[in-house]
Amino acid sequence: MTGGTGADAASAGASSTRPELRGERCLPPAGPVKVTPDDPRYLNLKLRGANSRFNGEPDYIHLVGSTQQVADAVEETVRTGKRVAVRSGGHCFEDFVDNPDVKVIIDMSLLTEIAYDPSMNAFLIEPGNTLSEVYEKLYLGWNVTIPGGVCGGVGVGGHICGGGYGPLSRQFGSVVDYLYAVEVVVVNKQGKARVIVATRERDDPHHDLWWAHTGGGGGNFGVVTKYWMRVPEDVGRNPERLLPKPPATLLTSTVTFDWAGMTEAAFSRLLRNHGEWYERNSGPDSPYTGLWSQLMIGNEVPGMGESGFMMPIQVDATRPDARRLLDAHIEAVIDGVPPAEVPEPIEQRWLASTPGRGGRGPASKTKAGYLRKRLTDRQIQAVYENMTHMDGIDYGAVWLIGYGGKVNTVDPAATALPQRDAILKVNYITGWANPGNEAKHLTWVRKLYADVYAETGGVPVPNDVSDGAYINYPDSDLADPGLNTSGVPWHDLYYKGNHPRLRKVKAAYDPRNHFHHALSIRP
Ligand SMILES: Cc1cc2nc3c(=O)[nH]c(=O)nc-3n(C[C@H](O)[C@H](O)[C@H](O)COP(=O)(O)OP(=O)(O)OC[C@H]3O[C@@H](n4cnc5c(N)ncnc54)[C@H](O)[C@@H]3O)c2cc1C
Repeated sequence: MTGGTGADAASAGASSTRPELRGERCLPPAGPVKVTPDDPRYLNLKLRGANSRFNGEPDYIHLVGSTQQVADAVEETVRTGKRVAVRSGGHCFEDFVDNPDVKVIIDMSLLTEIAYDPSMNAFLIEPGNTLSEVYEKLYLGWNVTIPGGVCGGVGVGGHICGGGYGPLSRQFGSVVDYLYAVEVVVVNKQGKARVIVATRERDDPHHDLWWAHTGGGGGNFGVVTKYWMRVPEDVGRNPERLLPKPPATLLTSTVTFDWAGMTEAAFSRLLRNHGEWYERNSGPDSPYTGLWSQLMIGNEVPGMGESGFMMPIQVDATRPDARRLLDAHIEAVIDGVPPAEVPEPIEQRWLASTPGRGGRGPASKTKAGYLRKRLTDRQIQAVYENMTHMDGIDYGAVWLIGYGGKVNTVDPAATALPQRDAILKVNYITGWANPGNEAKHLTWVRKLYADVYAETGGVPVPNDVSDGAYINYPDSDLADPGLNTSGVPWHDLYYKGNHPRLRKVKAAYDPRNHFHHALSIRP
């Protein structure tokens, strides 16, 4: 293990931490396994992408079990000139991996170590883990967690380097606020694979490569083979203090709404109530940072997974005032808007709040934006108009997702994730069962988005209300001049003032642009 800071190993073999870390016999890692179309595992691996809208036909899928194997696999693609993409959890919203032009997928499923690494005084998390695996191991092993996403099947590989947030982010911040170091296989100008360990330490020669992985997004600079996580402050060497402690239990409830009685006036009131509550209660010192809710405005479609018009809520149940906070939140949101049902809250184990491994879902398209304030009255009207004109749409929804709190205590340039005063994220979603209906669904969700952002060229240009978009919710439409008429390029919507620095990192560490996709940073 190269250890320390700024390590740059010419040979990837130098960097395996497994045996020393765990004090065990040195057993060889799994892999490499090259899975070609005649292998019975090919289809299983090819179909790992969660969005069945996209299909690739790679020549082979390379399962890798160590950093050295990743370096070899990458170098092979340089030699053969085949376009490569990396897959960890398969939850990409776009075709960055499942794309007919991608000829080789490097699949990280075998890289699943999670351990306290004394040499880094941080938690080592390999990219093949899903969020539920990370939550379970960190919690049971050390009573700590990372404030990551709500869907347990999301992979760590793409999630962390794209920012990462979830129900605990209002209390603990963004996942990248805990990124201490990253190990990346990059390709130099000569086409040689190099293994670099880049850390948060200011004097690390590879500090900028670490920084680029605090929100720059996957598929940009190289292949991440290891993440190390710990709090930014110096808290000593006790692993149980190196990451936040999740609440042992949560008080949860799901309020449902009924479209039948939902007049436009009632709908507007609901969205105003909800948005204004977040405006009032999203400061880092708010008693409500331990409360998170998601207003999901969807049509009812049996058999289409998450659908319907509802608001799941969770609050840290270890707070003595948990019930009061939950009730007050619900009361404020439903004020003047009769809900269909407000069930009695239930207390449940924190670990049970994250659904398990995700499989392949229906075809879908998601568009997104950040909100600094609630949607304006005109935007709410646009949401209502489109949500009540859904003829032939299987599933359509607008999700308003709680954000803010501790996330907003970090300087916009300190990490690559620049949105640091938003209070909500918005997703605009459609899903369909029959592939022949794709065009109709794309038209519907694009019109919804264009109408909401009609005053800013059809996209969430940073202003008083909006603050661009999140690269972990990539939307290639933002790079389409027909759909983004704002004059603000896609990369400024995602990265704002951090884009020039990301380009410098790209030029330094991936000068051949070996890793690229529709929204990758250009060298
Ligand atoms: C159902 C669902 C729920 C979600 N919920 C949340 C949420 O609550 N919070 C949130 O923040 N986000 C959420 N997301 C978004 C999620 O964080 C991103 O889609 C993330 O990039 C997925 O990572 P992955 O490894 O699963 O995906 P993949 O499809 O494997 O990868 C995504 C991108 O990262 C690249 N990549 C993957 N692994 C590596 C690696 N090791 N090195 C370099 N590049 C790599 C890929 O090439 C691709 O470009 C959700 C997505 C879905 C589909």
